[in-house]
Amino acid sequence: MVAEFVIKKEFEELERLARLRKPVRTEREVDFQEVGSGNRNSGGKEVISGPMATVVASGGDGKEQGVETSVTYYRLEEVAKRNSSKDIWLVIHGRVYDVSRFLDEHPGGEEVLMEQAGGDATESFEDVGHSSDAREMLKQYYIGDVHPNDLKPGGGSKEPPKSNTCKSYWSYWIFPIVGAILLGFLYRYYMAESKSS
Ligand code: HEM
Repeated sequence: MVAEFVIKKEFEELERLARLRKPVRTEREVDFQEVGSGNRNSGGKEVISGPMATVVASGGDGKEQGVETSVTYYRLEEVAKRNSSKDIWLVIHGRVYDVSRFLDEHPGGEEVLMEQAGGDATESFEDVGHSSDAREMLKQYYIGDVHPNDLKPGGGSKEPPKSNTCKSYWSYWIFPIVGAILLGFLYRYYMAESKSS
């Protein structure tokens, strides 16, 4: 009788636990669900054509962050048309900038911008050696990217060139050091010679 009661109680307890038990999801599963929902373009790949196209791209670094970035692509022919004093677009490092409202504010003057209107101003922009503040300002005028088909092979880098500070640092020090060592040897040789004679 007692045993029957104990077994019944145990069954009841097991049933209660089973009802309480929720499916356990790992963090990875949760992430996957959130990323997978909605109309996400998971591969970040899309066929783009025409003078202007907008695609939804993923982070692209393999780590799904659930962040969608919409990029508008412009053909160079479209950019080239924007070269009037009211409507000026420039390409810098494969990105398209609408600098129409920046003309009057540009510290380097509006003429230099007008000269580059509708074209690739990367070289001129870099030649001037614009400050990091100026590079930050670019974001305000960014409107999209150059269409991948129009990017020059190897020339579509969207980042400013990295300075070769490390290389120049070494060449700056190595010559004086080698020179000093040579001078030391010459001095010792000269002293040894003068002592022996
Ligand atoms: C959206 C694009 C551009 C932005 C946001 C921009 C911004 C600036 C800023 C903030 C300065 C002040 C100095 C500095 O902070 O570096 C400057 C100076 C200057 N910029 Fe630009 N600039 C742009 C495009 C260009 C282009 C395409 C040229 C072409 C040659 C140019 C030529 C100059 C010159 C000559 C100066 C004067 C440099 C000096 O006086 O030392 N800029 N620009």
